[in-house]
Amino acid sequence: MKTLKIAIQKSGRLNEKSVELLKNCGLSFENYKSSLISPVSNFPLEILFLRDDDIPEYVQDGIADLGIVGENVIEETEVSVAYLQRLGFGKCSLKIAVTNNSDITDLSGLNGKSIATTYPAILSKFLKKENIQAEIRTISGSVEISPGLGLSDAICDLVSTGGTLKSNGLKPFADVMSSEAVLIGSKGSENDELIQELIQRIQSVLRAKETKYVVLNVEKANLQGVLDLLPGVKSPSVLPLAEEGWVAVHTVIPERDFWSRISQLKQAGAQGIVVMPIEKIIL
Ligand SMILES: Nc1ncnc2c1ncn2[C@@H]1O[C@H](COP(=O)(O)OP(=O)(O)OP(=O)(O)O)[C@@H](O)[C@H]1O
Ligand SMILES: O=P(O)(O)OC[C@H]1O[C@H](OP(=O)(O)OP(=O)(O)O)[C@H](O)[C@@H]1O
Ligand SMILES: [Mg+2]
Repeated sequence: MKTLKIAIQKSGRLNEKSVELLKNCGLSFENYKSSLISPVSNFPLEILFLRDDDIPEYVQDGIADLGIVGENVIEETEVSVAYLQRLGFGKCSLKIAVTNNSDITDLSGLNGKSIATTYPAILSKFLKKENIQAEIRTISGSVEISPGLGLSDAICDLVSTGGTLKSNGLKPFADVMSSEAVLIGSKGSENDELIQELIQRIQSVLRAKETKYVVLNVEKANLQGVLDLLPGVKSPSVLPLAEEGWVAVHTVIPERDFWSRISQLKQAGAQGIVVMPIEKIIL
């Protein structure tokens, strides 16, 4: 039987979440910091631990069948790969920023200026599209200090909380792209049976993460009002309680509007609400 290879980041922002996702998919492997390749004992898969910059090309060239990497790195390396699944972590935006006291206030103000970045390919495409003539200074890190050192007039770098910009006296003013971690494969790999199995496992974990399992008690007289507020994978389960006139309702609720739903349920007569995390949802 063939063994797949998946490339994930060795260390850095995406490492921990990538390892956690694969472990939650029921894959059993050692995660020693020193090993660059780790076999999975209960699935025909090997995990390659790489610098994230190398992942898109390894996947494009078929050295790895799959990879987990930020969209920003895929765009920058300009490879041709298949996007198999968005993974919902590593969310950030590539933004152009200037110093707080800069006289550059809009995109056209960048004409004739210099911009430091570790993303020259993406930035160059963006500037071309916006018809801006600016000099791109490619550096390999700590981009945020370059305006302060007089190395550039502006920067183009990843932003999430905005804390790094702020602490370096910078303010963002243009969004170049938004990004999150994605599962990629070589073109056509989505038709491979083993890869499909892995994608299904990943999707069941992501679905579970977005939802909570809820059990609540309600008097029969208030049941319909509570049911009207609830979705469920198919529909909620209603079970009789030992106490006459009461039922227990079991259902799943999306994480995103969790708190507003819970207060609506309480108002509708729900009591003893128990909320549990879900491991997987297989449809
Ligand atoms: N502040 C952030 N918040 C959320 N996600 C981020 C943030 N910064 C970067 N990312 C995402 O995480 C990815 C990895 O970031 P990291 O800083 O670990 O990269 P790196 O230093 O290039 O790592 P490597 O050593 O593997 O080359 C980025 O390419 C981006 O997709
Ligand atoms: O908006 P914030 O939440 O402050 O995040 C932004 C910072 O995060 C990234 O760097 P990272 O911390 O991953 O370090 P690196 O430069 O070593 O990759 C990015 O390059 C920014 O510097
Ligand atoms: Mg990198």
